[in-house]
Amino acid sequence: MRVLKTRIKTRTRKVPGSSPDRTRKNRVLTRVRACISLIRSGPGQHQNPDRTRILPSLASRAREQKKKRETKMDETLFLYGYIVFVIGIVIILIIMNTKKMLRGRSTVSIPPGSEGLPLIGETLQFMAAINSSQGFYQFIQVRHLNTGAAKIILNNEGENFTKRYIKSVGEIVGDNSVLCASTQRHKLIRSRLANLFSLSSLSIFTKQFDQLVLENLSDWEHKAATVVVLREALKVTFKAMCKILLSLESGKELEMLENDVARVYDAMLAFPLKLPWTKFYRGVKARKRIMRTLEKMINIRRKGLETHEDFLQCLLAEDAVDKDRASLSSSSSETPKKLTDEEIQDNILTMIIAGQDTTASAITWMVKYLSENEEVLDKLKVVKESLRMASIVAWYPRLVIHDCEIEGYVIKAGWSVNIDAKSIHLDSTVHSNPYKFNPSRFDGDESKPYGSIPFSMGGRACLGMHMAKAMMLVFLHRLITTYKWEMIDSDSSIDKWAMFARLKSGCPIHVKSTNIQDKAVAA
Ligand code: HEM
Repeated sequence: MRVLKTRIKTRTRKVPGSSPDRTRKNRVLTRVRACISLIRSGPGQHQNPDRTRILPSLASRAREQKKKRETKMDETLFLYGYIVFVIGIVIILIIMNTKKMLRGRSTVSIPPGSEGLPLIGETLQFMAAINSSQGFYQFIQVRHLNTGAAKIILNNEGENFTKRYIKSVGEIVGDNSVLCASTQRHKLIRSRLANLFSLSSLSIFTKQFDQLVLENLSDWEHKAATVVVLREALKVTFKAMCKILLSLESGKELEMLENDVARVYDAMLAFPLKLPWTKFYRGVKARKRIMRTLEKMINIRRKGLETHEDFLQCLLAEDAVDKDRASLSSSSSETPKKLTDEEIQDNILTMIIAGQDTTASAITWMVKYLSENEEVLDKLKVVKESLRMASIVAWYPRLVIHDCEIEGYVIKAGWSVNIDAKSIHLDSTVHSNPYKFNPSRFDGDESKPYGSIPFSMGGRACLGMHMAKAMMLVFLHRLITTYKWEMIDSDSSIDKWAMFARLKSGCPIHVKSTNIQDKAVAA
């Protein structure tokens, strides 16, 4: 309307021979009004002859004006759009800049390294490392943070971090295993299992283990020329685990279990392909057979047909206590926090695997280090030093639950982080001369907190730590007091497909009876 009014004034001034007389002005105004009404009511609706005369010129002018108005509107819209776009860009730039500035100020950045290719990440590099002479450790060695980060992560279970194994491990040990259960369920399972490792059960176990070692060592001298320590240690630790967990001491069931556990162990690092000829498939089948055997045992004990003094009985007894508690407090809507049969089964298998292979590997390394360092034979600290140098469990995998910041680096939710225990154990800033087997390093103040973490720390630390140390010491004691030995293959290569750091050679030795042996056997 403002545009039209301006035009009215202009036109009034331009009428030829006009005087500023009111009548003429009124006439012009009338025409213009007519024009406005014409525009409003649309063409061809007005019959007034006076109007008809002026219509063509006014109508075209109105069209022109409409066009101009529309163009103007288009221009305005475009201008507004442009302004909004520019403001948007400016806001994004400001946000990005602020983030950079904040990052710059707190010196927080993503840890160096690469996320690898989409979907497969760095799997190819990992496989290449496994096939190299140094094993998968070569892969992690270049991707580790320092000891400070390890301390923070290990003490943060369930908050920013939780444990996570690769899928194949989960499928083999079972979703209900203490290694793979959800953070919430892990707490309950861990507390139930921890009850089994009391001092009294440890002392019973140590006696049982001692007897098994004596029996095993007694025929070493009559064996073929060499004794492969790893092979023998695996036999003893397996028997020890089956006895303390299930009271299984001999027979076909024990033999079958031994073969199946070996298959399960082999499948843990295998490619998760379920085809009849693959290691993984054989492992899955073996796991099923083990589960069936355990289920049968549980049923027999639940029916009261058998009772034993072992870990399985303790787990079932706790279960019964929970049922009683639940029936006493009938008002409570809380469901009894007992372990399900599946949880008991998965965790019995987990403890056999966690206890047998790790300890047998540790014993083997200990014998090797001692063979190479005879001067330290009398030191009991050899256990700690062997564990530091061997790093049986080389890395501890964790899943990041929430974004957090560690040592100036941003750690994003969903990432996998690994505590690289082996790097910490062999870090020259933590241990002087780290590749030297020196049990005396733990004598004085040299040891730094979190410098030696062979059993991990925090909410996921090894439950069988004392049991493992006891087994290593008993084995060492009996070996030293029974035989003199000589190592016949000093190769330190690691079995690349083993879940835990195993000596590839198995540490073959020649043994010779000492006089002390006779006293020991007589005792
Ligand atoms: C020398 C022998 C052993 C070594 C070096 C060892 C080492 C470890 C380490 C490092 C962890 C924790 C890994 C992590 O933080 O991600 C662990 C967990 C565990 N270990 Fe051992 N272990 C040994 C023997 C045993 C024995 C004898 C048992 C019991 C039968 C056992 C049972 C367990 C269990 C149940 C867990 C899981 C704890 C959890 O996730 O809450 N370990 N072990």
